[in-house]
Amino acid sequence: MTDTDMIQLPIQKFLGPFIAKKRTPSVQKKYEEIGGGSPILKWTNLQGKLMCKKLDEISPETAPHKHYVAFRYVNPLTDEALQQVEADNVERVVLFSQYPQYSCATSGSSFNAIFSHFQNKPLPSSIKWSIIDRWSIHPFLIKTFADNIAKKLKEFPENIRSKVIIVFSAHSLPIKAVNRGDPYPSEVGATVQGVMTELGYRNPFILTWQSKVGPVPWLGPFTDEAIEGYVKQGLKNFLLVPIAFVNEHIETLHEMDIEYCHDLRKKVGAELMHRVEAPNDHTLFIDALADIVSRHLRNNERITPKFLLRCPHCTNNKCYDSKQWFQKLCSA
Ligand SMILES: C=CC1=C(C)c2cc3[nH]c(cc4nc(cc5[nH]c(cc1n2)c(C)c5CCC(=O)O)C(CCC(=O)O)=C4C)c(C)c3C=C
Ligand code: FES
Ligand SMILES: [Fe+2]
Repeated sequence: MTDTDMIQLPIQKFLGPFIAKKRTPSVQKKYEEIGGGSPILKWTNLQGKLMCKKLDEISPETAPHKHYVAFRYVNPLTDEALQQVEADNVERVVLFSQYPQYSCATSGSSFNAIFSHFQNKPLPSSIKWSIIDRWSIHPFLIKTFADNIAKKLKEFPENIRSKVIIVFSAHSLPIKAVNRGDPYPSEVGATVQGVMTELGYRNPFILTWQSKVGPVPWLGPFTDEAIEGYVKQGLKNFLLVPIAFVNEHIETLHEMDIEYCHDLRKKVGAELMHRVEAPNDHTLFIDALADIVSRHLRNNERITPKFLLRCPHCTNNKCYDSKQWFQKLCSA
């Protein structure tokens, strides 16, 4: 809540820590209820390991491959990961955002953190660097979601299956970020359309937004309110899809499974509500990660024009400095 690349609050120095402290007991309880912590590191490491194994097979000319995990707020932090990369004397680094859809609050904040790590150091140009910043409509990502949805739809009785509303739910953004021109809402929309194209538009569907934090206005419709609205319209069967998360963590295991599929379903009088699993270690998803990286390496891609384009209303100087720096880094 103090990361100004992620969220901008009035009197953030005070309000940020205040909101974080106030949330801590309830958030701790939620992590307790999903097994005492987030499984996100376990999943990310497994995805990295499986991706590298696949890469060694399909791209032997760039082998051996090794993954590093760089988190933004908990260990392994970005600084530690980069120190490890340098200590390992690697030749080639691909900075691969694990958010399929780019937001300045998420991927952007992480790229800015990489820039900050090197800001007062010489350009690390003994290593060849490049960036994969977004991949919202990669065909295997789309197929992973479509396959998981098709499987989960089978858990609904046949007579109602085609009427089940597919609720694609993504983490929301503050409205201020949306109006600044953050690309995330449209990229999430692109993933949704890709998945529905793959499924032949067989079911009714909606894109909704979850996990609002703090006092500022956020992008809606909110997932819980949308479900409640449909129940009021007499529509009662739902399949939730975590469309902007690549693995399980508090937002899927607690918010979607406990707060929506269990508590909200009962509260609003919905009938069946299931949740599609996140991509996790789905074979098609691992194929997606490996395909994205191998094509990137084969085509000698370094940095995209879209990455270098700031939001039209960006006022964050760090975005400017960071993008200038990455342009230099990725042409060295
Ligand atoms: C996938 C996209 C995500 C966006 C966009 C996003 C925006 C965003 N998040 C916060 C504040 C918090 N996020 C928290 C957890 C969390 N957020 C994402 C992803 C996105 N966040 C994930 C995958 C997770 C779960 C991590 C895990 O459990 O391992 C939290 C902590 C939990 C909580 O307090 O509820 C906070 C806080 C803001 C302000 C924001 C704004 C753009
Ligand atoms: S906020 Fe989007 S580029 Fe700065
Ligand atoms: Fe978040």
